[in-house]
Amino acid sequence: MAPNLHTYYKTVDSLAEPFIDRLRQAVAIPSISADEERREDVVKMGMFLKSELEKLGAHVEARPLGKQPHKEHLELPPAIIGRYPAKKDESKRTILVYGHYDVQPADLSDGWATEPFKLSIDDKGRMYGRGSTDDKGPVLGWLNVIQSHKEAGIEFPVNLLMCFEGMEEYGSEGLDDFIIAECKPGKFFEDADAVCISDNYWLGTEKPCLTYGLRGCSYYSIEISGPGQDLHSGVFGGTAQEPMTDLVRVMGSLVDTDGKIQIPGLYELVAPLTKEEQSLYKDIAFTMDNLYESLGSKTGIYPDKERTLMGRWRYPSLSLHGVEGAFSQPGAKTVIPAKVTGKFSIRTVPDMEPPEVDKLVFAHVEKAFKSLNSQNKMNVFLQHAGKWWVASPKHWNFTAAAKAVEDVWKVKPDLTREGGSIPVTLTFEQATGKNVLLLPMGSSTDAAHSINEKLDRRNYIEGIKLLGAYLHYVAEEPTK
Ligand SMILES: C[C@H](N)C(=O)N[C@@H](Cc1c[nH]cn1)C(=O)O
Ligand SMILES: [Zn+2]
Ligand SMILES: [Zn+2]
Repeated sequence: MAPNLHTYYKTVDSLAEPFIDRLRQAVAIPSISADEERREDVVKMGMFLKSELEKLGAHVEARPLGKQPHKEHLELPPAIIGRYPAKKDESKRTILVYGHYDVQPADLSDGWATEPFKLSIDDKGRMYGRGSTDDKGPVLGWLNVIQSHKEAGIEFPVNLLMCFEGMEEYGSEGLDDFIIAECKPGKFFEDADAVCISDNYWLGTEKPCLTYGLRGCSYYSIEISGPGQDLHSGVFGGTAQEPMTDLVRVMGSLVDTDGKIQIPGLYELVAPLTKEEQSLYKDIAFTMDNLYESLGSKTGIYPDKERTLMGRWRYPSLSLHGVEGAFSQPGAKTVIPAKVTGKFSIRTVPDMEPPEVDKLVFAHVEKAFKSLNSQNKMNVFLQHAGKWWVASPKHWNFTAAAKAVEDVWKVKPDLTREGGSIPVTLTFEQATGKNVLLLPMGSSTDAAHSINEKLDRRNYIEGIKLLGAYLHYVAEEPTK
């Protein structure tokens, strides 16, 4: 064990209640980046982080990122960047950590069992609340690592650079250019020796993992309009062409029940499966029961774990998310919506280039709409795109994290890829030229983006130990 870690772990345990209280305060701020009405709360959450970090003695700045593209009336929430200790120690490694302080939308009426913006802890230590696992718990994890070192009187093992953003759930708008600029000589992130991101999840509930790949995400809208206003279906049904009917048919042409994408040419962009890669899947600690537990049902597409993991990590998927402008309340309103906007996204994988994907998507949607012979108007456009990322886990950054996992969790971690997306991961890798590691805190049953999102108390507290231990092992690792 690295020196001082025993004392560090004991201190984390002794501070568990204040750390949970810090998470309670963070969850209470509804920092929903996709909701214009909540922009002040997103900024409030950024300022909460800034003030907590300042109290811990870090150097912190809230950097403006300008106006939101396509919504120029909105200011983007700031990037909260920090350095701890405030003065750099030239003899130590510098680790850059990233996380996001915005969250997905949530409302009690979506089916939550508890108020989404009030941390509710049950008798099994499950801490429910929007953002608990994605990504407020892990972000606060880094603050808690600093506090535990201070209170234990242990020297901080590295120079820690922090970058926390408030638009990740909306495609990390504005952050790429900022990161690229701040990695240049003389700028804030110039010294980073490696990068660590805690913003994904274990594959199951018992075995931790280190992650070396992510899928990308290209998010699209299809807008269909016709009548000048919403109409009475008794008066106009059978006399007017209906935008919603067209939209449902176009959206229905994108993907089948088994998840097979129907856009011609799309699978041709995907890198072929090699024998070497195929052999990796059987050793991963994942079972179909893990899938069913986190699905909350047995409605998986494949019966076996290998194909299921490939479906999540190395093949693209297309999901239909919703329809803006459509009637969605309980009851039986007999309306014909005048304009509807369908939303869907494609999770992209090596070697899919986003502009090529866009071309195929637009061509397919336009053809599908044309085939309807509708007089309505259709417009398809990309909302945002983030690229996939796959890196090498053969690096001291991963070795240090594996040692920390073994120390804290008494088990060797699995090496995994992730089906979700963290758009700036590739940007960090390219702008710093350094290795990037994903070191998750939460588990497969945390229900990120879903109702009843939670983080287990055990994952939070042991996760704080893990992040701190990782920094200690990073400090000890030889360069090669
Ligand atoms: C994995 C990460 N915690 C996450 O949830 N990422 C989002 C990012 C995203 C992409 N487009 C919009 N948001 C995700 O994978 O959906
Ligand atoms: Zn998320
Ligand atoms: Zn996240």
